Amino acid sequence: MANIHTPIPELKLNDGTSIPMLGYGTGTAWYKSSEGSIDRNTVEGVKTAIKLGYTHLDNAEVYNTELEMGVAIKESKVDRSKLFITTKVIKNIADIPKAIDASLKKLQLDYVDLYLIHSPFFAKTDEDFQKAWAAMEDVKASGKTKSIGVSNYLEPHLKATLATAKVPPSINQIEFHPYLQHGNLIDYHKSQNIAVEAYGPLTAATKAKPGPCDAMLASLAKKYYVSEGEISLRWCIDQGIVPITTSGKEERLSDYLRAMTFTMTPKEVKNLSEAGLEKHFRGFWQAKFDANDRS
Ligand SMILES: NC(=O)C1=CN([C@@H]2O[C@H](COP(=O)(O)OP(=O)(O)OC[C@H]3O[C@@H](n4cnc5c(N)ncnc54)[C@H](O)[C@@H]3O)[C@@H](O)[C@H]2O)C=CC1
Ligand SMILES: O=CCc1c[nH]c2ccccc12
Repeated sequence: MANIHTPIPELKLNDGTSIPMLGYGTGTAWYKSSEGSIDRNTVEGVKTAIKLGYTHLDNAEVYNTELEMGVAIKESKVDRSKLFITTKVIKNIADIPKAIDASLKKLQLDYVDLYLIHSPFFAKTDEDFQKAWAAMEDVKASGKTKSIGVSNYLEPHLKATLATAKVPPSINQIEFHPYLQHGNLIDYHKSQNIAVEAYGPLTAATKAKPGPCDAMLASLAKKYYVSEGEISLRWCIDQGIVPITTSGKEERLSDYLRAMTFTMTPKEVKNLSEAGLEKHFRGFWQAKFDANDRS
């Protein structure tokens, strides 16, 4: 198991705040289909992550795990200022001020570090993006979130938002792994100084196997004495992209932290990227992206 004191590097955002470059999510392994009563397994999962040294916790109103995260934070007795908490809005996108208040209440927090619009599929027009974004700017001005951003946005959605934004999005959280590199989208983020978070970062090493990255993932894992999962995380971090992972297994969560103990060479990052281009795999939101394809 990795050393719990291995520091997690931070990435500076365009609003002057910083985000830890590895996040722990409660949307997949821990997702609940309805709010219901508090799931102690989820509480213990989040507490384990905090105990191991994860300070960046990712949530969303639709995961129905905000109550559990709130309890876990309280029971962990960790200093709030040491944590970086994200949540997202989509179900209550029509009333963002009410949505953030509901999330903060469940999380038992006065503020989150990052508040995201969970997906672009609520919007029919550019004005819809702009209206929602103005409400996000108001949430930031109220102090209920330090930073604001979006998730699953493609270039047209970002352009519509930026056209009237007073505060640009700090981050776009997208599915990102060697089999989903999004063409020029990452370069567009760089040009606009918008950071990228990667969900599903382990996909090439887990659910998209077999694939053209298999041999390279195996040989890099051997070279760095880590698992293919940690290579997948490092491949993101070495490109300045913040991976959000998860697991219900303490050992796996501990092992992921080994991704902080080495760096891949630029050539290794490039080779893995090139191998990944030989396959396309999207694990989330496929039907929505298909239905909203304007190309
Ligand atoms: N904004 C969005 O639309 C989305 C955000 N997310 C966020 O990202 C977080 C992480 O997303 P994931 O796709 O779960 O990330 P991930 O790609 O890191 O996968 C983690 C999963 O892989 C499993 N795993 C790890 N090693 C494995 C192995 N050797 N063999 C088989 N399975 C293995 C883990 O147990 C865990 O369930 C979510 O919890 C959520 O917070 C996730 C999906 C969509
Ligand atoms: O965030 C993306 C994946 C996810 C997990 N649970 C839900 C519920 C509703 C929308 C998206 C998701």
